[in-house]
Amino acid sequence: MVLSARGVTKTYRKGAVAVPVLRGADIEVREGEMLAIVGQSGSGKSTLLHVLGTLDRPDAGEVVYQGERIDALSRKRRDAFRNTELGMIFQSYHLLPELSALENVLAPALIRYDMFDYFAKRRQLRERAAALLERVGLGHRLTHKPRELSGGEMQRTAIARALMNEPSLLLADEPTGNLDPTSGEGVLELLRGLNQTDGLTVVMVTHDRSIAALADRTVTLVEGRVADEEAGLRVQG
Ligand SMILES: Nc1ncnc2c1ncn2[C@@H]1O[C@H](COP(=O)(O)OP(=O)(O)OP(=O)(O)O)[C@@H](O)[C@H]1O
Repeated sequence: MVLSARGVTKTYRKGAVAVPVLRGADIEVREGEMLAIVGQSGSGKSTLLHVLGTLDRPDAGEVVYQGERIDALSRKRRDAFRNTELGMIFQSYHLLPELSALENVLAPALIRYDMFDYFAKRRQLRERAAALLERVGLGHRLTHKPRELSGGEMQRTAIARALMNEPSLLLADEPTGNLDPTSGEGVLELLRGLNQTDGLTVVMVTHDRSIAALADRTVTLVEGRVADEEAGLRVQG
């Protein structure tokens, strides 16, 4: 087990109104698997993913990554954890609009290294970023800005960026939510390939059960709790 959450609760407050979103969610992520989190709109999928990725703090419960509690880390340690262990991709890509695809992919390295280290390694890092873009099928789009890319190409760029610092875990929030079926399939195949070929652990939130069926395992959230668990339809081996 690489990552787990136990008894996680989270309530958002809007003025006087409290909205309980997670109500004691338990989840275990196994090393090397592709896990899908499904559930109806509002069931707390994104919130759980954010808690797993330390983007959000639970009110109660614990989140453990490789034996270490990560739910109450200082901001600095949380940032370092996200920068080095974790890749994240989102439905709306979150690319920096003024940067080229190559510069977007390089961004996590700029955060990881101090200026001198980055400068010393810049050639290697640029080569790595270009190789990652090549890997996701965008070797011919290095200098394009996000607005010059299709949705599928933007998500592929975001995936390359997520891989820049060699994470062991990739969290994906509705990664195909804004894509047409063909581009969506391409992105899912890419994620599947990274999982199967590179052994990357992938946790993917989706409301679409046919997408979840591509995963090894599915957990269903119902009103902020994990309801059941099913093996995916994929034939093992
Ligand atoms: N930052 C926030 N402040 C207040 N309420 C929030 C916040 N984030 C989420 N919520 C509320 O929490 C509930 C669960 O949201 P969440 O995004 O986790 O659900 P979801 O299952 O991912 O839904 P969807 O499939 O529609 O994205 C929603 O009712 C949402 O309005």
